[in-house]
Amino acid sequence: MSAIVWAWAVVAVTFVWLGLQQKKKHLSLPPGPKGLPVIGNLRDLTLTGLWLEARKWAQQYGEVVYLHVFGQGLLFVNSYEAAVDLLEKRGAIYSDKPKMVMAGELCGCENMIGLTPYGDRLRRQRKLMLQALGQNRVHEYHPLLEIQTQNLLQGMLNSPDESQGIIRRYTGGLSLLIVYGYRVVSNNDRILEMADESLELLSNHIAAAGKVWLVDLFPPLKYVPSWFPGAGFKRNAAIWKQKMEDFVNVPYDYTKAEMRKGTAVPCYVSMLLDDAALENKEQTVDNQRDFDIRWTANSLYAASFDTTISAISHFFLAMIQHPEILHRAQKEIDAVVGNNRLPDFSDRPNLPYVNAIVNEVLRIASPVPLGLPRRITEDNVYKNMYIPKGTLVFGNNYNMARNPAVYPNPDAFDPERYLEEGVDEATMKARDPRNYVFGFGRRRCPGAWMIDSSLWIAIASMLASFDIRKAVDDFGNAIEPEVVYDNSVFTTLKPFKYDIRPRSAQAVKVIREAKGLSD
Ligand code: HEM
Repeated sequence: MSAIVWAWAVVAVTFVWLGLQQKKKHLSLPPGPKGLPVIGNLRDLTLTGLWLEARKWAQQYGEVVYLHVFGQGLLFVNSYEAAVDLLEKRGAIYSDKPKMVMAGELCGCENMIGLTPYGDRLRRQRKLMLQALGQNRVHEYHPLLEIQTQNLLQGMLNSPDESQGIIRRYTGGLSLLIVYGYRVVSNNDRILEMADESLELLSNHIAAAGKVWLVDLFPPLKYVPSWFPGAGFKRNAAIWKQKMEDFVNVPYDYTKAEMRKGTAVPCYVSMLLDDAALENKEQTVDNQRDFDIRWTANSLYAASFDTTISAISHFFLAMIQHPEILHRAQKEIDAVVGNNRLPDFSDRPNLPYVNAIVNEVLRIASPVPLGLPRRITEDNVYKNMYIPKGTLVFGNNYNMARNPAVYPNPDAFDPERYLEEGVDEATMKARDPRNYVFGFGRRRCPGAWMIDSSLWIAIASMLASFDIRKAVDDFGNAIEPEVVYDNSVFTTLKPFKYDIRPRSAQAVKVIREAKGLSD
């Protein structure tokens, strides 16, 4: 290209850039609730159930809503279309993560994938996760998922009153088995308890949505000595950091020790360590690969626990509230699977109503309702609204799941909406909650295929085997479940009572004869 053409190109780009700067000055921020001087919307943020507030703001202000806390902008992206426009199409500037001084630097979580900045390291690590859990690999885990589900059923059969604990053990056990090849065989398993405690700390204290640490707003506060009055956050951070380090290292070191002994169960970690050693002629794993496997493994475990618990507890809630849905699903399973065996993955295409229940569970639960926060790396203009660089961005999938234009009567649990006849193909496609509950673009959930399978087999098997009803009190009155969220990032529910019992003597026989995991 000649020098003149170059010069014209530079002038044109400069003009466009200057025009944009000029335009931005005249544009307003997206609408949102009015804040107070200095603290902004601090008082509008709630520690649990922020998504309920965010839905109200979406109804009042529209598809993008802007708030600020001490000048830190927060953008809620409320419609699917806006999320695709911003989080997917403009992924180059909407995929970064906030630098969280408290969670990252002080509590040692900076290498968790959900907090990893957008760049080469993230791309490398996401590639590893998708290599092991992507759409074309997930069927390899099906036998493991079936066995773990049989275990779940056996636990529920033996101790129906402890089913909530059994579900926690199933969920934690499933992830520990798939990620680390670690078998959980008792409710008070050491690693399971440690992971449980770390996750509670992480999502309700360290990185709670709706909680703003002053040190994140004023990073120099991190230099305040721990003994200084008001520096309790530093004392807590020191204790939490040790717990987080154990959470990352203990299960990983377990798998490596098992591999050295030659007794490791094939799993995410062993598979990737084996691949890495094979690639390297000296049969060792370099530090970078070791680091990547260690941290992706921890992130997979951390991200799968509360999300799965949320989905399963919403399934129970829906079944006790809608016995007619439970019975219709059981009828479908009886007709396709019969009552001499449990459902397996080969039955899935023939169980449309069960599939519709799984869709509706994902939609109603919206397990990560506001996504995980992103950070925009450049000033941006969207539909004539100015979004400043550094704004934290939340994909409000809870609101997308309740869009009345896509889901008539959106608060009702209604699997029928996925089976409705006479609805055009585009509308049916738009109703699939997988379009948004797993997030968007370059940070979309890498566990999406895994959970789709594990949730399906668990729900199909529980429907095939148990009746699930409201519990009754001492006077025989049905106890209405109280829906209370107990977490600030995930829609996990405070435990509620229900009555679960095998459907028949034949169901008991089938569960007892299933393989399960040997203790
Ligand atoms: C129903 C269950 C689940 C839901 C609804 C869900 C949803 C999400 C969402 C919304 C995000 C943020 C995506 C974004 O920023 O756009 C995410 C991230 C993530 N999820 Fe899931 N998830 C689920 C289960 C799982 C499971 C089972 C695993 C692991 C096996 C997993 C691993 C991850 C990881 C590692 C990230 C961080 C990705 C990154 O920052 O690049 N998730 N998930």
